Amino acid sequence: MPNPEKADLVALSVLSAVIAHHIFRRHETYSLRVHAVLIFVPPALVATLVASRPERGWTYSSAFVKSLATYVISLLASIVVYRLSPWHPLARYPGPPLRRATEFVGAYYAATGRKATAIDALHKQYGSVVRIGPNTLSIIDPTAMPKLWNVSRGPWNIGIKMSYKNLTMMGLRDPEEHALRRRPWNRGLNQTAIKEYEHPLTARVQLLVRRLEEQKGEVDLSKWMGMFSMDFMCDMAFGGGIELLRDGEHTNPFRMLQRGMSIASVFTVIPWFAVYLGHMPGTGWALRSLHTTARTFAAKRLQRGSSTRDLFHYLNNEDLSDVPPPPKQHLIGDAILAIVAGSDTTANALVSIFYCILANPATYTALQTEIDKFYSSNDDPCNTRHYQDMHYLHAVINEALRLYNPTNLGGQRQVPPHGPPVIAGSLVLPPGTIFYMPPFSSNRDPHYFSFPSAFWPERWLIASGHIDFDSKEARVPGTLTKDEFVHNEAAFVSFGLGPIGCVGKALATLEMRMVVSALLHKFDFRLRDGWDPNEYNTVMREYINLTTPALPVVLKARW
Ligand code: HEM
Repeated sequence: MPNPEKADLVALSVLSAVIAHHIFRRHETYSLRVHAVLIFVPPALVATLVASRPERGWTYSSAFVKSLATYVISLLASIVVYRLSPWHPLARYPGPPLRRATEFVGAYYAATGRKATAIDALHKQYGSVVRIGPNTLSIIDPTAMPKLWNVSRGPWNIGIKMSYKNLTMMGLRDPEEHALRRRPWNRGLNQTAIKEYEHPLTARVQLLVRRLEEQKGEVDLSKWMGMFSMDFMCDMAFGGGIELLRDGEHTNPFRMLQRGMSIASVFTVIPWFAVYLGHMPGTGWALRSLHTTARTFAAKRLQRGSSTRDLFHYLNNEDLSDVPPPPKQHLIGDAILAIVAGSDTTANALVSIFYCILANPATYTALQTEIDKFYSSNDDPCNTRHYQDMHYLHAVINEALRLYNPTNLGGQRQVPPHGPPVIAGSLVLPPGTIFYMPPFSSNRDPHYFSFPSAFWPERWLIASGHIDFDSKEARVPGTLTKDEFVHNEAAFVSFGLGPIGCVGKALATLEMRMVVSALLHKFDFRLRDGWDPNEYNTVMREYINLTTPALPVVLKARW
């Protein structure tokens, strides 16, 4: 026989949990106050109601505890049942039940640094659209991608920032607000501005060459690329301020960035959890330290001004006499963004390019031949005049980015929760849908690239008509025939696309071309004897960006 006193309390708690779930679903928010109200007020009301009838024998506190426990369990059950039900807006998209029920599966793979690999396995099982979380899809359909890249960003950056306030430009979800903040970035990274950065870039590349020349025995290229790209990013963004190539990695004030990557990667999947943690004292130390360092960099740069046109020259509107400077908070956010978006990505790309070249001797020889054709021993390979004509170099860079894109999941997007659905080809994405278009999967899909796992730079030259499929230089792998050759560049989106795609693409391309040309011009490289190249793939981790492992090489100056 059910106990009628208890039945009242349980029924009221369950009912209020179901109602609260549906209110929360419609008005999703990261506000802790609203969460607290939704969690504690209904059980408090139920407890008040049942405790007001003394004949029922409840004290207020025992009724509250009982109601809260019933309420929370019912709330969780309501959420899970709804997510697995055919009424969920994403019910038509396939995906494993556990992923559909909870974000914590995605968070687990993020913590282990295997989230892109895990999503890739799901694409192989379920096809080009997979439900990888309760409200999240992964899409690798190149016919839909151009439109989908234009959708606003998702809550990813809220997780990284552990707050939904004062986000950097990359976190802004309102397209108009984002476009406004992006204007100075566009001025600071257009072709004219980049021409000005060639000088500090050349100086840094030449320093890298000198420092490598001084090294004896084995060097870890991964470490040197990291130091080079951080030094240059600070030159470019703030007119200087860091000397890692000179003073060593241990002097890097941004080194907490790498350490915080694995945790931040988890937070991108469960941003609400990061916001909770952000309110607790003692948490988010890496973030706070990054913030303090960025603030110091921004303040120093503003105080000393700049004799050259660095990125801050544009971000601070110093190039526009009639426009006032932006709020300081924006500049600090921009300083963080330049470091986070510009240094690690390029360093990772460079390490992967060198790994691919050194693990593929035929590519190495062909690239060396091209570099030597354009730059004799007396020429300066940092002089950019031939880069446009170095098609093999460009193909090698593309092919390395295809296999090892530094931002393995690309960007995150969300259909605005209170707008119409987004329709792209045969896909209908309901309001609120979060989605990724991971280059890791689209770039390795055999529907879009023949022999997708092979490092085969020549594919780009065949596709662009620079070499003939049947020629010897094409080095066609296996028994592939011309008719079977697939090369769908619409699936290759390394830098994102559209108005919120990577603003630093042209600069990153220049950096990669210059570093590869200069190092291969000066040195003969080989991988350290006994090092297994497969280690590169097994030790690599996928956090916010790829985290490349050590790349042990031995080098010898050619002249
Ligand atoms: C190989 C190197 C690089 C790769 C692969 C890369 C890739 C990306 C990707 C995939 C995005 C996200 C796009 C999206 O959400 O649609 C992005 C955004 C961004 N990148 Fe890069 N990036 C690289 C280098 C750089 C460099 C050198 C800078 C210079 C500072 C830079 C600055 C930015 C900024 C500021 C954003 C945010 C753009 C916005 O919100 O409008 N990136 N990048």
